[in-house]
This record gives sequence, structure tokens and C-alpha cells, in this order.
Amino acid sequence: MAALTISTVGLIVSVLFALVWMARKFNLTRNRGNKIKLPPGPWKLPIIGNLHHLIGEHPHRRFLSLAKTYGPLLYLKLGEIDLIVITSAELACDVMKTHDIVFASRPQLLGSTIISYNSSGIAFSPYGKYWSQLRKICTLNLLSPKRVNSFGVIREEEGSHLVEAIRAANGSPVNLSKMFLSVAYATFARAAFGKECAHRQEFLMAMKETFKLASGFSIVDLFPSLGFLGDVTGLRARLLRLHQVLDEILSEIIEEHEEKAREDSADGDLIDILLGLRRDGELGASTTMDNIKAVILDLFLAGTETTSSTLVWAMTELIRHPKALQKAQTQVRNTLQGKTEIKQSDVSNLPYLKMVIKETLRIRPAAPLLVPRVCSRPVELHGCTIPAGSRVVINAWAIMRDAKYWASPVSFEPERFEANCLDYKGSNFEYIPFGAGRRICPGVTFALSGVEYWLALLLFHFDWQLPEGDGFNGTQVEEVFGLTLNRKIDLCLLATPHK
Ligand code: HEM
Repeated sequence: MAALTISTVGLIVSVLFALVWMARKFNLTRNRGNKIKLPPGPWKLPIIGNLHHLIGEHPHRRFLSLAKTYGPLLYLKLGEIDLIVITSAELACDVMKTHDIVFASRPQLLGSTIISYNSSGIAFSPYGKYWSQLRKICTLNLLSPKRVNSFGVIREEEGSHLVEAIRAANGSPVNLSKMFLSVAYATFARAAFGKECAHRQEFLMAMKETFKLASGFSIVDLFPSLGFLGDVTGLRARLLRLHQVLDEILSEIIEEHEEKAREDSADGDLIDILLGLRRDGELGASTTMDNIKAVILDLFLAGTETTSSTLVWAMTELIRHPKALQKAQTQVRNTLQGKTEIKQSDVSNLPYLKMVIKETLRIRPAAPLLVPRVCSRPVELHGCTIPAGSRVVINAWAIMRDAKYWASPVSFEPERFEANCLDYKGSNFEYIPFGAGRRICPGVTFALSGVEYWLALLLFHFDWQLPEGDGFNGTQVEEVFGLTLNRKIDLCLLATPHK
């Protein structure tokens, strides 16, 4: 009881200190706000700024409502953070093309700092020489089309396991959310480590937890100068625990790889390649083992949930749109007719399936706000000043369902992609599921190879229905927001093997 009282008093004193300190800071901000013309935004409260405007809805939806009132260039003060929200293709082009280099850095969030070894992976390292070097290695060595192609056998084997698991359900509903995450995880684990890791379940749980904690909108990331918030909320302790679990598993895997270092690392898994590049001095003299672990973790974090959520949403939309399901299934079955074993190369010519995936990524993008960026120096956008250090999010979810660019924007209509040449390269800013510019997702080929192949397998081998009496859950589109946009309720469907 005494301890509780002391800690409570301590907390109150700390909060008071914080309030006084932040009130001062707020005044400074207001003074600066008088000098420069910030983008429009709603009224603010002292200290918390606009935090109260985000209560009750997922950020991408709330940002859209606010953009409808204040326009596509929106300014919010979230705690200590200046947040700029972009909600038009034209402004997205300004940020990710015209001024790409100014907006090419990432914010330093507590999650990425602790989990990714001081943000030394690819996704959260600041823009600069180190990031450029990693990015080059990623594009040329780790995720090049040739390398991604070489993982085809892994995708095929994991695809067979998926089909077997669905068959084994023998008419009971199958939890596709769990299965897709499992196939995405197992494939990446084998590509990265060369085999399934011994601590698979522990690793997966730690990754899932990390995802939940890393949205970037936690109170701790909105008051970065108040380091104690990480302790008071328990977030720092949870992240450190997760980091320890992941670090121990990765250290063990790397040690095993070092012990049997391959002669030709170019043919190995991702860890072999990174260790080989390090030995050859191509990673830079100061690159440590922790940096290698950070790269692997970032790729895992960036690649597994995004891939599985895209698969889940694709099946959700297909089950909600039986005509699209039938059309996709007919094309898959006609094209693959007579095949007993379906190879990755067999699914390259399925244009309607590709359109289904494009439409899924339009209407249910795995990263609705992309990944946040930071403005490195003051810059003018549409007559307003974006202050240096502002955090910038692009509401890709809102842009990709804006009636200005899309007919019937909220309908699921894969056919819309027949008449246009929109691709994933980030050159048309009304369609940016993988982002654009220097920080565009380097994993597009890796992601699509899996999504296309596994979706084709599922449509080829099974007929799909909603479980009886469970119609609502199968077509349910309620979302849960973290770093990726997932279904709130797992997708469970009935699969009947196709004869
Ligand atoms: C459907 C699946 C995926 C989607 C929708 C997706 C989407 C994105 C988006 C929107 C970004 C931020 C881009 C920006 O800031 O402009 C990103 C970054 C990134 N993605 Fe993906 N991604 C997917 C799969 C993957 C996969 C499979 C990998 C790797 C195996 C991967 C690795 C990365 C990395 C490393 C970054 C950070 C790039 C940087 O900051 O330089 N992604 N992704």
C-alpha cells in the first residue's frame, strides 16, 4: 500500500512536471505557428493538441473525415508531433516525387528503435548513406526478381501444405486468416533462414505482438521527449521483452549459419547472403551482426502480415462478390486444366486474378497510411509551410477510394483495371498500395508471387462457401488497425474439394 502511495505521488508529480514543461513547449509552438502558415486543421487543446479528434475511429477513416472539412493538406498537432496528412494524389505526388528527398526519412518510433536495433533495418532507418546501401543490397541481392524466383520451390511446397491442411479440415470451416499468416511466415522463414526455425511459434507470437505495438500512434511516440511515458505505460518493458525473444532466436540462427558458412553464399538463404556480403566488406566496415538481424526483422515485419492480410481481404471480397469469384475460378481452372501439380510458373497468365489482387489492394490496402515519413527541412506545399521534423502520412486508403479518380469508388470491381494501365510502380499517385518514390516497397515482386500463386491454388482446388449460419462473419469487413489493416474477426470459410 505504502509503495502504491509513493508511486502514485511520484506519478502525479511527474505528470505535473510534464504539464508545466509541455505548456511551455506549447507556447513556443504557438509562436512559431504565428510566423509560418501551417496547413489548415481543427482546433487544438493545450498539451494534447488534436489527440481527441482521433478517438473512436481508425486513423485512416478519421483522417478522411477531417480532410473532408479541412482539405487534402491537413495539419494536426498530436501531443508534441506536427502531423501532416495528405489526402490527394496531387499532393502525394508533391511529397513522394517532387520533394521525395525532403520526405525520405522515417520517424524514430520507440517500437522500431527497440525492436530493430536502433532502427538499423531498412524500413525505419533515416534517409542517408547507410539506408541507401541497405536499400541497394535489398533491391539487387535480397529481393531481386531472380532471387524471388529462386524461392519458387519454397512457395510451392508451402502451397502444398496449405492445400493439404484445407483438405484435412474435411468439410469443417477453415480459418483462412491463420492459414495465410502461417504460409506467409513459413515461406519467409525458409527464404531467410533456409529452413523452418525451431522456435517458430515463439517467433511468430513475438512478431504478431510487435505489430500490435508498432502502429506509431501510441502515446509514447506522440510525446517523444517524455521518455518516462514508455516506462509508465509499460510499453518499453513489453518491447524489450519482445526484442530479447527475437534477438535470442536470431542469434542462434546466425550462429548456425556462421558455423557452416557456405563457400558460395550467393546461392544461399537471405542470412547466408548478408553474412557473405559482410565477409566481403560490401556492407560497409561498420556493419554489425545487430544490423544484419535488424534487416531480417524488418523484412519479416514488412513482408508477412502485409502478404497475409492481402490474401485474407482478397478471399473476403471474392466471397462477398460471387460473380467475381466465379469469373476468377473459371479462368484459373480453364488455364490450369489437367494439371495435377501446379507450379509457380503456371500462374503467370491469369489476368483476371491479377485484377482481383489489384482491386483488393485498392480497396483494402495492407498499409492504409503507407509508412510514415519525416520532413527533413521546411518546405512549401500549396502555399503552406511544412515544418522541419513534421511527421507525414499519406492516406493511400482514402486516395484509392476517392471519387475524383475512381468510378464507383467503394465497389469491388476488378474489371476497372482492364481499361487502365495502373501498376504498382508508384508512378500514378491515385494508385499507391506499395507507396512511391525512394521509399517505395522493395518487396512487391516477393509479395505478389506468393499472393498470386496461393490464391490460384485455393481457387483451383476448392469451391468456397460461407459456413451455414455464419454468413455475417465471412463477409465481415470490420477492420483492426496496427501497422497493417487486418480483419477484426478471422476469416473462416467452408472448402469443398473440386473434382
Ligand atoms: C502485399 C504485400 C505488401 C504491401 C501492400 C506492402 C506495402 C508497403 C508500403 C506501403 C510501404 C511503404 C512505402 C512508402 O513509404 O512509400 C512498404 C515498405 C517496405 N516494404 Fe512492403 N509491402 C508488402 C510486402 C512486402 C514484402 C513481402 C517485403 C519483403 C520481403 C516488404 C518489404 C518492405 C520494406 C523493407 C519496406 C521499407 C522500404 C524503405 O523504407 O526503404 N514488403 N511496403
